[in-house]
Amino acid sequence: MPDETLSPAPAASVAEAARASLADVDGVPGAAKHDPILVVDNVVRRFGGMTAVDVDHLEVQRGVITALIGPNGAGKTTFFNLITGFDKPSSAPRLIGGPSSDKAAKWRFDGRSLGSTGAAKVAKQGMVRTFQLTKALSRMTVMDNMLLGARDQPGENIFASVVKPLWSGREREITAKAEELLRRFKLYEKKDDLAGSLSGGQKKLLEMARALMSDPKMIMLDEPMAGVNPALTQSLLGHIQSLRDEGMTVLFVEHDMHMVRHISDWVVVMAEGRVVAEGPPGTVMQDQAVIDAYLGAHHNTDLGDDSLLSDEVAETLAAEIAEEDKKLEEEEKR
Ligand SMILES: Nc1ncnc2c1ncn2[C@@H]1O[C@H](COP(=O)(O)OP(=O)(O)OP(=O)(O)O)[C@@H](O)[C@H]1O
Repeated sequence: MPDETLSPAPAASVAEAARASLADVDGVPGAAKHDPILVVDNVVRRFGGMTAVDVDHLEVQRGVITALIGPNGAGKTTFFNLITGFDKPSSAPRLIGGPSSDKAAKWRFDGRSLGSTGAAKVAKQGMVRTFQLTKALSRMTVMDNMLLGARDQPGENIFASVVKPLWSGREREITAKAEELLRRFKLYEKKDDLAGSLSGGQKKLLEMARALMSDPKMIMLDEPMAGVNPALTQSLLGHIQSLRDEGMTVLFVEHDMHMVRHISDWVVVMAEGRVVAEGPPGTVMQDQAVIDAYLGAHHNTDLGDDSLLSDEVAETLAAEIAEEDKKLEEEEKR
């Protein structure tokens, strides 16, 4: 019998096992997962009298792609901000004169409590979110954006910054890593261009590549498909799936339901701040709570019914991709 302790299973089969483990998870809000990397309890955020987020319990399975969906204003971005340390939960209500509430917000990432941890430390623990290119980042080169994403940059450490050889070695290492990622995301040729000059899809690739500079265990993508033309859609999806196949956990917010159906292993649905449903993509979209949440918000939402992905749509997409490819080829020739 082979000794399995000698050679660890390849990442792809670990990812497959993680996906398979979802098969017997109950499709109910707050369902327990077999190996959750993130466990969130009692996270509430109020703005004035309005409750933007009120999540009792949520577990995110390690090594799979989880989509966080919900109508506009459901609280998805606020929830991302809270768990990545960019915002703080509102304190739990306390009965006057009574004991402090046992409903205090708490969340654990990879076994560590992250309750009151700031954003930089959360990133160091391995939970990293992508950011849209702000104006300031747009005026920097693609490579400088990548260097900003590096963990333990030379300038951060006073000791390292005065010991030049150490500094240089580390800098070379970081630059090499940035170059490798830029090649992987087909942005290497653009490394000296201003980030603001990239196409919408290339910006999304850069946001993802930048987040990977810190070797995260979990990457959180905020609307990765927004503003991406069909030519890059397939490539973006492929990158997200290969991150998962390499063992990374992916959590993403997305409005495009076809994409959600296409790449996610598990879907969590928020409405009015709460988790109202979760389950595999094929079944969750038929959940009455989900239909109600979307219909209540806006009547024309396309929930990504597979029948809508008709041959006609697929052909149009293929034609658009071919046209974009042709344009890119022509640009390259010039
Ligand atoms: N800083 C803030 N001050 C006041 N209200 C806010 C603030 N941030 C968010 N909100 C409100 O909280 C609610 C949840 O917003 P959030 O942006 O988290 O929703 P979302 O699900 O990400 O929406 P979308 O899909 O449209 O991006 C909304 O009603 C929003 O107006």
